[in-house]
This record gives sequence, structure tokens and C-alpha cells, in this order.
Amino acid sequence: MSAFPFEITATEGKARTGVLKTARGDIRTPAFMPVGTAATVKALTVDQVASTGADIILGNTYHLMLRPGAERVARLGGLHNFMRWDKPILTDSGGFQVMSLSKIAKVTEQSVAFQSHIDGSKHILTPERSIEIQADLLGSDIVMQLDECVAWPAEENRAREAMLLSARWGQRSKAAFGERDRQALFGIQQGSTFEHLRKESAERLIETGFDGYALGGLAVGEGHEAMCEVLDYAPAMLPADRPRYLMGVGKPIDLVEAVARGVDMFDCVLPTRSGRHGQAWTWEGALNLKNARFAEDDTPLDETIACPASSHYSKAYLHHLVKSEEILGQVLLSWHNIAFFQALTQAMRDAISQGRFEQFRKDFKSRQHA
Ligand SMILES: CNc1nc2cc(C(=O)NN)ccc2[nH]1
Repeated sequence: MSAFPFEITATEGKARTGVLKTARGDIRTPAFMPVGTAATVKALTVDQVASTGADIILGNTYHLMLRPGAERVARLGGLHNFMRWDKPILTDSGGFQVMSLSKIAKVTEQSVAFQSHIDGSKHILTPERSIEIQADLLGSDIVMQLDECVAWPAEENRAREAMLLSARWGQRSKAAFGERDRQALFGIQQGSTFEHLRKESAERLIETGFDGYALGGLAVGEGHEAMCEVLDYAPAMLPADRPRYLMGVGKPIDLVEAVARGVDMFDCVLPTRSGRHGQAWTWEGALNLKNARFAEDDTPLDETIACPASSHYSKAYLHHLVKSEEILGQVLLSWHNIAFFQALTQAMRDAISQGRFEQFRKDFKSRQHA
């Protein structure tokens, strides 16, 4: 089932660095995927996104099936052509968004039925329909199984039911996906914060067999420490020779601590969403550019990052744009934040390759809290 070769080029403890080779290009891991929810990484052109070093972006099945519609995207040549992004795209299956965004979602063995948060129209997602949307209509490179992600905290029996349903939906997703050599299918581990459920989930996914394995059901309110406790055991339950993708994560410190525990891929709205709200992520932590202390700070956010938003403009200018609610402020801070997340993953790839990741991790932690 390994359509895409995944070559691990160096390890240090549980941390790995490598390359996932896809039909549309190579993905350097650890990798951060900017989120392109409605066929756009919000506020940025695809050229700006590519300029940060991002090798892959994420698309959301839930949003695109509601607007403009999956069949319409297919009629327009698929998602890559529609948004003019010719590198890899990973699409999620819609399960998480249905539960977190839609109205009146109803889960049965067969499907999840829901009403659009946009216009209240009724929709059905089955494992088979989600695969059809992702693989055939949007044409994504990495397809995610449909699963059920329970909220946190979860009763153990509720978490078990959702984990078992997700395992069955994983089987149906794989049967619908079939054999493809230019696209990959990832399974999703569930089980909330219960170690034995995470183990059973992993065993069932491995039995089915996927090109990669995601850790779902985290970053749902459990907090950094509880997430790290799960990551102390859960990634190692998944095959070491395939990519491990932690969904919806996270802050820079989350990425570093997850890489230390064996995670290879990440996606999160944080850099773009926080950028739109005036926040800039740096090696010293997050800066709120609305703060008056930046009003006459003539220094750039980070002159070591080639992105103009990071090294060309002053904090004073960014402060002015944010205070004035200028669109350019949202653009530049989103652009810088994506560039910073790419600089962070590049720094981790280099550190692991050179056998100094543990030192990098210690230094990063102390700088973030300074
Ligand atoms: C922001 N936190 C967050 N957690 C997520 C979990 C999933 C998941 O379990 N999908 N099957 C997806 C996106 C997520 N985003």
C-alpha cells in the first residue's frame, strides 16, 4: 500500500527527518502544512505560500463540498488547477469539521448527516463519498479516511465506540480508495486519551494497511501536557516506516515536543488565524503587534527569515497596519507566521540530521518562555 516512498534520512531518539516522495513533489519532514480551508491559505497568494518553503498545504473537504461544491471544483479541473497550487495537497475527510462546525450532525454506522453552517442545506458524508470527493473530484495527493473524532473529555465507552466506528470506516475508506499509485490514503488513530484504546486503534489500522497514519482526536481541549502524555506512547504504536501526522497541531512548542516523540507531519490554522489577529510568532514566543511598545520599534520581526514580512518591514509599520486594521497587516503577519513555522521545521530537520536535536529542543523551550 506504500504508494509514496518515505525515506527517513536521520533519527535522534524518537525524532526523525526524511522525505515523503509524492507524484506532485517531495515533502521534507518534519513538515508543517499551511491550512488552505476554502481553496486559499487565507490572505496569501499561492506564490507567497510557496516562497515560505511550504512543500504541501491542507484543503478541507467539508468547506469545499459546501462551497463551491466538489463537482464544480472537478469541472474546473480539480483543486490544484482551481487554486493554481501545483505542489502536493492533503485533504482532510470532513469528519472533524462536521462535528465542530455544522448544525445538527447525526452519526450512524452508515454515515454522518448534517446541515451546512452556511445555508442550512442538508448533506450526507459516508466513507465512500468522502473518498470520492477527495480523490476523484478535488484530486488531492494525500487522502484522509472518514472518522469520528470525539470531544474531550470523553467517557471511555464513548471513546471506544467512536474508535471502533472509525476503524470500520477506515476499512470502507480503503475499499473505496482501491489501488492507486499517484495518490496516498492515510488512516486516523482515535481513542481519545486512553492508552489501550489508542493501541487497539493502531492495531486495527495496521491490519487494514495505509500509506500513512494520523493521530486524530488531539488538540481538542486536553491541553499541552495531556497531549504530550498521549504522544509519549501513541506515535510509537504506528508503523515506524510510514509518515505519522498529528492533526490540528499546533503552537511552535507543540511541534517541537511532538517531533521529539516521533511525529513527522502537522497542520494548524494558528499561524494564519493568529496573524489575522495581529500576532507574530518568533523564536522568543508570540508578539502582539497591537502593543504600544512596538509603535516606534524600527527593527524587523526576524531578519534571518528571507520572507519580506519577516525581514523587510519594521515592527512599527506592522503595529501601524494592525492598529489601523489595514488588510496589509493581515497579509504580512500571516505571511511571516507561515514563514516562521517553515523556518522552525527546517531548523528541526537540520538539528536531527546533525545529531543536535535534544540541544535544539532545550534551547527552543527556554527561549520561548523567556
Ligand atoms: C485544532 N485541533 C484539532 N484537532 C483535530 C483533530 C482532527 C481529527 O481527529 N480528525 N479526524 C482533525 C482536526 C483537528 N484540529
